[in-house]
Amino acid sequence: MANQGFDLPFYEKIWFKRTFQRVMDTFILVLLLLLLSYRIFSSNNFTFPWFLAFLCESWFTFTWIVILNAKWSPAVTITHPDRLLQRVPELPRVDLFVTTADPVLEPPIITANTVLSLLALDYPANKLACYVSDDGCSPFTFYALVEASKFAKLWIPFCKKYNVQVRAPFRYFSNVATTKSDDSPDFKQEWSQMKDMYDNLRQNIEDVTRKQIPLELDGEFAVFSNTEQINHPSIIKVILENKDVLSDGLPYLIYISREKKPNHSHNYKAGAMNVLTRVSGLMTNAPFMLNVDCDMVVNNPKFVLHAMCILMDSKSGKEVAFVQCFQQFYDGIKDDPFGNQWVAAYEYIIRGMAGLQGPYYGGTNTFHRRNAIYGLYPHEMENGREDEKLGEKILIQQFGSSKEFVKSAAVALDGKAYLPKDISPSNFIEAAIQVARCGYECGTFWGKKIGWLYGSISEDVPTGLNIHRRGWRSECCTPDPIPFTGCAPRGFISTMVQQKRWASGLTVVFFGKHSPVMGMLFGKIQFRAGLSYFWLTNWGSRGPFQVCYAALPAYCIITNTNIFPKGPGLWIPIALLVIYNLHTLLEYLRIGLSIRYWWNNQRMSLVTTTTAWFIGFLSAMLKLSGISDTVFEITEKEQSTSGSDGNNADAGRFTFDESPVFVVGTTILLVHLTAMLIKFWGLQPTHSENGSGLGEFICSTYLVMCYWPYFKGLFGRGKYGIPFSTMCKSVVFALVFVHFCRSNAISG
Ligand SMILES: O=c1ccn([C@@H]2O[C@H](COP(=O)(O)OP(=O)(O)O[C@H]3O[C@H](CO)[C@@H](O)[C@H](O)[C@H]3O)[C@@H](O)[C@H]2O)c(=O)[nH]1
Ligand SMILES: [Mn+2]
Repeated sequence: MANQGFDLPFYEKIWFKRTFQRVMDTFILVLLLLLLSYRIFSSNNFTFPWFLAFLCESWFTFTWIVILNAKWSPAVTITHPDRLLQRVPELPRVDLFVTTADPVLEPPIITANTVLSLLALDYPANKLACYVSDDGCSPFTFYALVEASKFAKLWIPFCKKYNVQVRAPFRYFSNVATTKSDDSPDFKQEWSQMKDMYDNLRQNIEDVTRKQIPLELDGEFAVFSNTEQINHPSIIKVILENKDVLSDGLPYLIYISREKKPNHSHNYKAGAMNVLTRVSGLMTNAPFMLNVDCDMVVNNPKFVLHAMCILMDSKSGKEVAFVQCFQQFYDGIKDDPFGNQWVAAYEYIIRGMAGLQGPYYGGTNTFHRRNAIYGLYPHEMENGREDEKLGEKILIQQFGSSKEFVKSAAVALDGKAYLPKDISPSNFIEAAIQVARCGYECGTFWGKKIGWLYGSISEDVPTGLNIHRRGWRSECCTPDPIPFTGCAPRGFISTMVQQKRWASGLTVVFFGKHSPVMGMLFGKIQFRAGLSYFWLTNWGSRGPFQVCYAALPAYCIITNTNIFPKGPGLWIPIALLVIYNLHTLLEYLRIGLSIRYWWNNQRMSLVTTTTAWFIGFLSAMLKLSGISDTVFEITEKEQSTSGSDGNNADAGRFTFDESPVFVVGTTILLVHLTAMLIKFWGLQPTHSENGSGLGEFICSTYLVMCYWPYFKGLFGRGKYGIPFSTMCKSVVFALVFVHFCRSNAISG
C-alpha cells in the first residue's frame, strides 16, 4: 500500500465534455455561415453598406470560431497537497511580489491588508519573502507596511491558532463581525483584542494618509524627504527579517521603490515587476515567484501548496511555466451591472484554454517559475542550459552588469537553490539599489526577451505569450475555496478606464511580434491554443467592427435602404439573435447566475466594445503609428467599508465624465434615436422597394435598449448625467453622420 502511493502524481488534469454547449455553439456557427453565404449569393444587393455588413459579419464569424474553439475541450486540475507533503522533504522557497503605484487610487490600507494576508500563509515562514514595489514612492505606503508588520506579529499567530480562512483583517472582520455565543472564551477575548488592534492600525494609517496626523520624515522615513513620484533614487528597506530561520516565525518583508527620473521611461508595471525579480533574485532567489496586485487578498491560506503540486510534479509539472489562479472579486455589486466580474468568462473560456496549452497570464494571482521568466526553454530543464558554456560574459550582456545578480541568475537557471543560511537580505541592499536603478536595463535583454515585456500597457499578455512561445504550458489552480479575491472596479468610469487600457494594450500585442499568430508560426504555440488566445488579443479590434455594425442600421433607416434580407432570408439573422441570446442565457443560468446578471453582461459587452474598446483601439493605432504614446491609467480601488454596505443604493448606478469613451457612446445613442424619429415622422426618402425593414428596426431597438443607461444619462444630474461638453460633441458628430446619410440618400 505504502509503495502504491509513491508514484501517484501530485495533480491530475481531467478533461470534460459539454455536449449541449458544443451543439449549440456549432449551430450558431452554421447560422453565421448561412448569413454570409446569403450575402454572397444575393448579388442583386451589392451596395456599399451590404459589403460593409458582410465584412463585419465575417469578423464576427471569425470571433465565434475563436470562442467555439476556446470552449470546446475544457479541463480542471485536481491537486493533492497531501501527496506533496508526504514525498517532498523540503518545500521550495517562494518569493511573493506585490505592486502598488499610487497612494491615492490605491489606499495604503488596502496594500497593507494584501501584505498581511500573504505573510500569514500556511507555508513555512522561512521559505517566504514578500517584496512590495511602490511606484508611488509614498512614505504613507511605507508607514502602512511598517505598522502592519508590527500588527502581523500578533495577527499571524492568531490566524494560525484558530485556523482563520481569510487572513486579510478587513475582510475577516467584515465577514466575522461578532463572535458567536458558542465560541470559546479564549477566542472571544483574543478576537476582540485583535479587532481593537486592527481598528487602531486602520485608524492610524488613515489619519496619516489623510494628513490628519503629520508624518515626520526623519529616522527610517528620512529617505522620503525631497522625493517626487517621478524623480527619486532607489529606496530599499528590509522591514521584517527572519534571522533565526524559523518555520513558524515571520516571513521577510521588503519595501522597494525603484529609481525614477523624469526623462526615463519606467515601463509601468512591467518595469516594476522586473525590478522585483532582480532584487528578490539577489536577496532570496526563490525558484518560484507569486505576483499579485495590491488589492488581491488571500482567500485560501493553503493555496501555495496546491500551486506547488502542479509546479513540483515530477512528470507533467516540468513543462508548466506558470500557474494562474482565477480572479474573483469580493463585495461585487449585485448582478454585475458593469460587466467586470468575469464569472462566465472564467468558467467557459479560461477553463477551455486550460484544456489546451493553458490559460493566458492574467497579470495577477500567478505563480511563475523563475527560470522561465529568465528565458529558459522547457527542454533545458532536463538537459541544462544551452548557452551555459558561454559563461558569465553572455549573462552580463543579457542580465546587466551586476556581478552579484548574474551569479544569482546562473544559480536560478541551473535549477539550484540558495541554502537558508546564505540568505540575509540586509547584506544585499547596496547591490539591490544598483539593480533598481533606471539605467540598469540599458542594452540588456530585460523587457525584450527576459522578464516582463515592455511596449504594451497590458504587459501580462505578451509576457505570457512569450513564455508559451517557447513551448511552456500553463495551468489553472482552482482549489476550494478559491485562492484570492480582489476588488473589481466599483464604478462605470473606472470600468471604462480599465477596459480602454486593456483594449489598447491588447491591440498593440495583436499587431506586434508577440501576437499569437507569430507564436504559432515561429514558436511553439499550438494551433488551437494560439487560436484561443485571439479571444483576448482581439478585444480592441472588435471595436471598429462593432461600431461600424452599429452605425449600419441607423444609416439604413435614415436613407431607407437595407442591409438585412427581406422575406424568408430575414429568418437567418432573427434566428441568430434569438438563439445566441437563449444559449448564452442558459450558460449563465447553469452556473447559478441570474437573468438580470446575464442581461447586464450582455448589454455591457455591447456598450464596452463599441466605446471603451473602440477608443482603446484608436489609441493603439496612434501608438503604433508613432504619433502618441499610451499611458497606464491605474484603476481606482475602494475599500467598501463593510460587507453589504458596498451594495448601497448608489452602487451600480452609471456615472459619466468627459472621457472620449462617453462621446462615442452618446453619439451612437443619439444617432439611433434620430433614426427612430425620422422613421416615425415619416421623413425617410421614399423608394418603391428595398427600403429599410424589420431587420434594421430590431437592430436599432436592441441598441437603444443596450444604451438605456446612457439614455438616462442624457437627463441625469451631476455625475449621473452626461456632461454638457460631451453632449455637444456628440450632437455635432451625430449631425455630421445624419447629414452624411441624407446627402448619400439624395445622390443615390
Ligand atoms: O506604473 C505602474 C502602474 C501600475 N502598477 C500596478 O499594477 C497593478 C495593476 O494595476 P490596476 O490599475 O489595478 O489594473 P487592473 O486593470 O485592475 O489590472 C489588470 O490588468 C493589468 C494590465 O492592464 C494587469 O497588470 C493586472 O495584473 C490585472 O489585474 C496594480 O497593483 C498597480 O499598483 C505599477 O506597479 N506601476
Ligand atoms: Mn486591479
